[in-house]
Formats: sequence, C-alpha cells, structure tokens
Amino acid sequence: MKHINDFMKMKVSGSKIVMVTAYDYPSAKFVEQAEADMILVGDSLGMVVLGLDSTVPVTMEDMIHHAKAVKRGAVDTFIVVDMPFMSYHLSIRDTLLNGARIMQETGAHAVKLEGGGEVADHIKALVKSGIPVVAHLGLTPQSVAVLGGYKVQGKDSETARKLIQDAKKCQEAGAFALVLECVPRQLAEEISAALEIPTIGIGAGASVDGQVLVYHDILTYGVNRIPKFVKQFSNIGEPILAGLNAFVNEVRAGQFPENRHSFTMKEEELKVLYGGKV
Ligand SMILES: Nc1nc(=O)c2c([nH]1)NC[C@@H]1CN(c3ccc(C(=O)N[C@@H](CCC(=O)O)C(=O)O)cc3)CN21
Ligand SMILES: CC(C)C(=O)C(=O)O
Ligand SMILES: [Mg+2]
Repeated sequence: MKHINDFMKMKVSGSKIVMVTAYDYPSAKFVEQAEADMILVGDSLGMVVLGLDSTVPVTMEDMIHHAKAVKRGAVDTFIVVDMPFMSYHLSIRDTLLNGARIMQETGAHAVKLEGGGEVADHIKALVKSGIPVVAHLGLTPQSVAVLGGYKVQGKDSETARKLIQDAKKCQEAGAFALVLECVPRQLAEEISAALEIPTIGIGAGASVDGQVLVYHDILTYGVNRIPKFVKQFSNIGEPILAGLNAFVNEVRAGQFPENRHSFTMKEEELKVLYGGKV
C-alpha cells in the first residue's frame, strides 16, 4: 500500500497519482483491484448514491457508515474520507473530535476538507494531532450556495492570485496533498509548480500531479448530469439494465427459475409429510 511519503515521491519523479472515489464494499473492491493509488470516500456520495441535490446535507454519520464499508472492501489501499459540511468549522475541538471519529471508527488513513486560509488553523490542529489532511480548493461544492453554482473558479487574475495564496496556506498548515477542482489548467499548473505537496486535479487539466474522478462518472452509473471534465470510460448502465430487464421478462414468462435454481426433498420425506398418501 502506498503512503504519504510515496505520494510526495511520486510528485518528484513525475509519476501520476490516481485517486478514485468509492462509497461501498463492491466499489471499493473494484477500485482496489484496478490498483488506484488512493480511494476517496467523497461527500459526493450524497449526490451519486443518496440522490441529494448537493453535498450540503451529508452528515458525519453518512460519511462514517460508507467509509466503514469502503474499508472492508479495500483493505490494502490508502483511504481518504471527506469531512462533511460544517464538521470542521465550529471550533478546533469539534474539528478534532470529528477527525478522530473518522480515523478511529472507519480505519481511514487521512481526511479531506474544503477551503484555504479560513480553515488553515483546523488543518494545523488535525495534523498536529496525528491526522493526515488533504486540502481541497477551487470549486468547493460544500460552498455551492455562496459560490452561486458549480462554476469554474479562479478565471480572473484576482481570484487566481487568491487561490495560489490559499494553496500555499494549505501546504504551510501541513496538508500532504491538495485537490484542485474546476480551475483553469494554466492556474492548476502554476499552483502545482509552486507547491512541494502533490496536487490532485478534477477538471484542472493535465499539469497536476494526479487525477481524481467520481466512480459513478467514470462508469456512467446512474448519474444525471455529467460535468464537462468527466470522461465516461465505460457505460455500465447498459449491462445493468439488460440484466434487470431479462430477469423481469423471464419471471413473467415463467422461464425463471428452472429446477436447477431450486432445491428438492427426498421421496421418503415427502411420504412421511403426506402421511403415506403420495
Ligand atoms: N457525479 C458527480 N461528479 C462530481 O464530480 C461531483 C459530484 N457529482 N457532486 C459533488 C461535486 C459537484 N461537482 C460538480 C458538479 C457540476 C459541475 C458542472 O456542471 N460544471 C460545469 C461548469 C460550469 C462553468 O462553466 O463554470 C460544466 O459544464 O462542467 C462541476 C462540478 C463535482 N462533484
Ligand atoms: C470530487 C471529489 C474531489 C470530492 O470531493 C468528492 O467526491 O466528494
Ligand atoms: Mg467532496
């Protein structure tokens, strides 16, 4: 299993870090089998597995419930768990209690949280307490209500400069990696060159140190809207629907189950059961 030091080395050597989200036992098993470097139990689970409109309603209980299942499916992969909305803002004490719950109850290796300078003290406190932190800048979906939608961030020189400063603050606070979501590729390249810690991009172009995508987006698995930065590497919706349609049709047609899909009783047991009147 790769660990924090390996991700740092991968940046230096130029080998790309591959991160994929997973939300349950089977998805974690598949991502581990595909040999991704890291699994992210993303709060995007609120949207792709719970059917919510945003990641804002996702709770600590949701994250822990799903992360425990992911850990059972991926015993040998580095696991990062998103800290959900408002779980790292109230006080340093609350942040530490929530970070500790994620680490102790799920067996995760690190947590991820959204924001820059405004959460730097919380990143610092977590790292000082022994909890590795991945930072997340650019489009930070937990702030969608403030950002006014899922929009590309850092398109003008002023907001770009702010993002570069925030990225440096995350590194200074002790984050060991930084997710950059939905920022212009030139800005992502600039931030990646300016930092010693690896950057992991989603909609941030190719000049970052790694890539992350949502499991359901990669596979086209029950997703409604696909962002521009997603490549649909396969469409598992088709074989899923084909299998389900076949089951429904065969039951209705009396073709399933066949005898080989069921169990039988010995003739003598049947005789006893019917009082010898077989
Ligand atoms: N399925 C899924 N994939 C994700 O990557 C994802 C989620 N859900 N949920 C949580 C956040 C929300 N994310 C999103 C959602 C939508 C766009 C989007 O539609 N972006 C526009 C760009 C808008 C602009 O031009 O500024 C796009 O066309 O891609 C981007 C990121 C990323 N995360
Ligand atoms: C999209 C990634 C970076 C994420 O934060 C999530 O899946 O929740
Ligand atoms: Mg997230």
